[in-house]
Amino acid sequence: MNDGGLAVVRMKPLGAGGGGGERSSASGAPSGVTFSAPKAEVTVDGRLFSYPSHVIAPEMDQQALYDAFMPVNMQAFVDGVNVNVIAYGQTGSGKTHTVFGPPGILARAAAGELGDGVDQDYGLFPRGVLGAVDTVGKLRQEGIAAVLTASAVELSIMGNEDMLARSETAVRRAANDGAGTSQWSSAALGVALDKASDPPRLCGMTELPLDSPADVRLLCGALATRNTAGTLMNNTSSRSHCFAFLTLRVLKDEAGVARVRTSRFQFVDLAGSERLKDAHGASVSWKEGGEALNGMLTNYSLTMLSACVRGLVEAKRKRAKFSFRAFLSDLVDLLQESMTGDAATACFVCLSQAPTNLVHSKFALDFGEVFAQLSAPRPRATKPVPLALLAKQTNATLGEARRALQGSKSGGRLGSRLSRDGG
Ligand SMILES: Nc1ncnc2c1ncn2[C@@H]1O[C@H](COP(=O)(O)OP(=O)(O)OP(=O)(O)O)[C@@H](O)[C@H]1O
Repeated sequence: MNDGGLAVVRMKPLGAGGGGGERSSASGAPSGVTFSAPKAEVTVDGRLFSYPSHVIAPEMDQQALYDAFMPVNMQAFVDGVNVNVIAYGQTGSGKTHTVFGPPGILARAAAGELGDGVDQDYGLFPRGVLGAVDTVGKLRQEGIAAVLTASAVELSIMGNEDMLARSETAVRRAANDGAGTSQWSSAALGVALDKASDPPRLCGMTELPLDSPADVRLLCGALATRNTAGTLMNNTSSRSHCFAFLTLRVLKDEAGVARVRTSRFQFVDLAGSERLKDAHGASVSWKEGGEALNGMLTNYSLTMLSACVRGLVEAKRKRAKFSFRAFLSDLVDLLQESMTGDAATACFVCLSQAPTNLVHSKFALDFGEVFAQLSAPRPRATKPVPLALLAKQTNATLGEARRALQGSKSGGRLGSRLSRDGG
C-alpha cells in the first residue's frame, strides 16, 4: 500500500444493518452487485468498474483497514504534509462506520466505557487520534516541541457548526451552571470559511489540545453530538458533512531561526447522497419536510463537488484553465488540495450490495471513477513560519477576539481546556 488509497471501494457486508435497502440483501435476494477484491473490480447491474486501486471485501475489519491505508498517511501528516481522508457514498453505505465507527461508539468512548486504548470497532478517526497522540508523545521525548490539537465542524444548511463549542455548551447546560441555557444558533457557534488563505480554511472554530485520554474523551463527546436522523434508508443517517481535524504544530530550528511547521489532517465523513423519494418516501409530510430539505441541500453540495471534480479533470484533459472560484460551496474549498494533488488523499467509496440500491451504487462508483482521474498526489510539506511572526499574528487575533468579547453577556467564558482558533 503506497498510494495512500486514492480510489478505494469498501463493500458493506450484506445485511450489516442500518435499515432501509439492506433488508432485502439480508433476506438473500440476488443483489446485482458482484466484486473481486484480488482483481479490484466491481460490477453493478452488469456494468464493470475496474478503476479502483483496491476493493475492500466486507469481511475486512476496522483494524485491517487502518493498517492497510493509514500508516502512510499518518507518517505524511507527521512529516508536515496536509492529508484528507474522505468517505463518499450513498446513505447507509458505511461512511460513518468507516470514519468513526458504528452508531453510538463515540458516545460510549466519551463516557469512558471503552477504555483509553483502541477499541476493535473504532473507525479511522479515533484510531488516527490515538496514533497521533502517541507519536507526539514520542517527539516530545526526543526533545522536539510539538502540539497536537483537534477540531470538529459540521457543514449543514444552518451554517457550519463548531461541534466542540456546541458540546461544551451542552456540558454546561447539563451541569446547570446557568451559563449555557440558550439554544444553538449559527450566529453564536458558526465557523466561517477564510477564502483568502491558501488553501481556504475554516476559521473561528475551537481547537482542543490533545494531551491526555480525558481530552480524547472530550473530543469523542463532541463528535457524538453529530446531527443524525432516521430515514427510510438508514436508521441513524448523518444529515451533514462532518469534518474532524487534527492539527500538528512542530517547532524547528532552521539556521538559527525558530520556525513552526503546521500540518492538518482532515477526516471527512460526507453526508449520504440520496434520492429524496428513497430516503423520505413519495409524499413528504410537513414533519419530515425539514429533513427532506436538508437532504436536498446536502445533495446540492455533493453535486457541486462532483461537478468541480469533473470540470477539473476535463480542463486538465484539454489543457484549459480552471478556477475553483465558481463553485460556491465550502465543501469544494475544503477539499481543494485533494483535487490539485497538494494533499495526501485517501478516498473511500462505500458501497451497499442491496438490490434496491443499485442506482445509488452506480452514482457513487461514477464519482469515484472521476475522482481517481485527478492529479496523482504530489504532496509537499507545508512551509514553516517563523515563530515570531506566528506569535505576532496570534496576539493580533487574540486582541481582536478580546475586543469583540468585551461587553458580551457571557464574557466569552470557555472551559479551561478549550481555546479559540485564530485561523
Ligand atoms: N463495513 C461494515 N461492517 C459492519 N457494519 C457496517 C459496515 N458498514 C456499515 N455498517 C453498518 O451499517 C449501518 C449504516 O452505516 P453508516 O451509518 O456508517 O452509513 P452512512 O454511509 O454513514 O450513512 P448516512 O450517509 O445515512 O449517514 C450502521 O449500522 C453501520 O454500523
